[in-house]
Parts: sequence; C-alpha cells; structure tokens
Amino acid sequence: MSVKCKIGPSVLNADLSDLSEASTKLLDSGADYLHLDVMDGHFVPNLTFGHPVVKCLRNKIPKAFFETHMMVSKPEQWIEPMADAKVDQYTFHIEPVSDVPSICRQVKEAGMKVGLALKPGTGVEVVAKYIDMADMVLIMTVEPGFGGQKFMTNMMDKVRWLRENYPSLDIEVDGGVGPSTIDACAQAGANMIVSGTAVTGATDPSQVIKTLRNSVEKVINKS
Ligand SMILES: O=C(CO)[C@H](O)[C@H](O)COP(=O)(O)O
Ligand SMILES: [Fe+2]
Repeated sequence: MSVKCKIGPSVLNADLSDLSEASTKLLDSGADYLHLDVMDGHFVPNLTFGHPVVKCLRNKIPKAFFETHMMVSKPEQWIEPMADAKVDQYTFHIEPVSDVPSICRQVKEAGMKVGLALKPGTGVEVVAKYIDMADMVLIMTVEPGFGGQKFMTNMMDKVRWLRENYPSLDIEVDGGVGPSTIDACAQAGANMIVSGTAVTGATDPSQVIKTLRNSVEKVINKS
C-alpha cells in the first residue's frame, strides 16, 4: 500500500460560531487537513454553511488543506464559488449526479482535487468507471446529514474492495469514526480519516488524533 495516513477532523459538531478558533485548535492538535461539511437541506435533511463561510475561514487560515464534503443536490453549482474560496479538494456525492465525468472535469479545471463520495446504500463497484478521474473516494460510514451517529461496520466491505483493487488510491471514511472504530477502518484499508465528535468533543484532541494516526500507520507500515 503506497498511501499516506492523513487525519482530517470534521468541524460539524464544533462551535460553528467560532469556526476559525475551532479549526486552528484542530490544526494545532495535529490535523493534516480540515473536512468541511457543506449541507444544502435538500440532499440531506440538515443545513450547515456554504462558500461565503469557507471563504472567510480561508482568509483566517491561509495555508491548511481544505476539503469540502459537498452534501448537496447540485454539486455543479458550487464548483466556482468553492474554487474562489481556495478550497483544495471538492468531494461530492455521485448519487444526485447524472454526468459524473463532467463534474470531475469542471472541478479539476477549477484547480481542485476531486473526491467522489458514496452514501451507505450505494454500491462501491459503481465508482470503478470514474476512478481515473478521482483523487480520492469517500466511503460514508453513516447516513450523511448529522454528526455523532453510530459507525456502520458493514461499510468496511466497500473499503476492503477498493483497497484490494486500487492499492494506491486515497480512501476516506467519514461518520462515527473514533478510537473505538479506527482499527476496523485501518485494517480494511482506509488511509484518510475523518473524525468529528470523537475529536472535537475530546478534552485532549491531540491524543485522539494520535490514536487514529497510530492505528492507520501500523497497517500501512506492515504492508
Ligand atoms: O459528513 C458528515 C455527516 O454527514 C460528518 O463529516 C461526520 O458525520 C463527522 O462527524 P462524526 O465523526 O461525529 O460522525
Ligand atoms: Fe463529512
């Protein structure tokens, strides 16, 4: 496995009234990137924030790698605004999209990396035809929409399938990931780890990030 471990905390359940402080704390605690959950109240039954907030956050935090997890019905609509907000990676759900390659192209042309996200009910084989256009595949381990939900262990079959077929692909897991579920993710082959509540709710976020990293690195170093 020729991939690197990266830990990207989700700010979803952090204090969103002070997003920049919450984000800085996560980066100072050892996060490799920030996972920003964008919800439109349509693709998922919840609302968070959009490109105006991401742009303000970017002004405060010029250097960190920003991934936006676009839980939106029309991902094509937000490519330019997110590129303008200097987002590094645009991860969108394939479920509401009829022409995935076209969106991948637009995201790349806008200067961002492409992440393809799959809801729990979406079969993993469907991404095979898009894999050459993707920098990363996100396997959701909860139904998207809310933080603090229970990790779905059966999603590890999808992660294992991806790792077996694409040894150098960046594979991200998101939803209910923390110290008690990280070993399952790591052993299945995930190398990009999103963790919300387990990190932002911890008294020592850096300790949690270390635990997540150790688990993934142990597996990567063995292979
Ligand atoms: O995309 C998401 C929810 O749709 C979040 O990134 C995810 O749920 C992170 O929070 P937690 O670790 O608390 O589950
Ligand atoms: Fe997310």
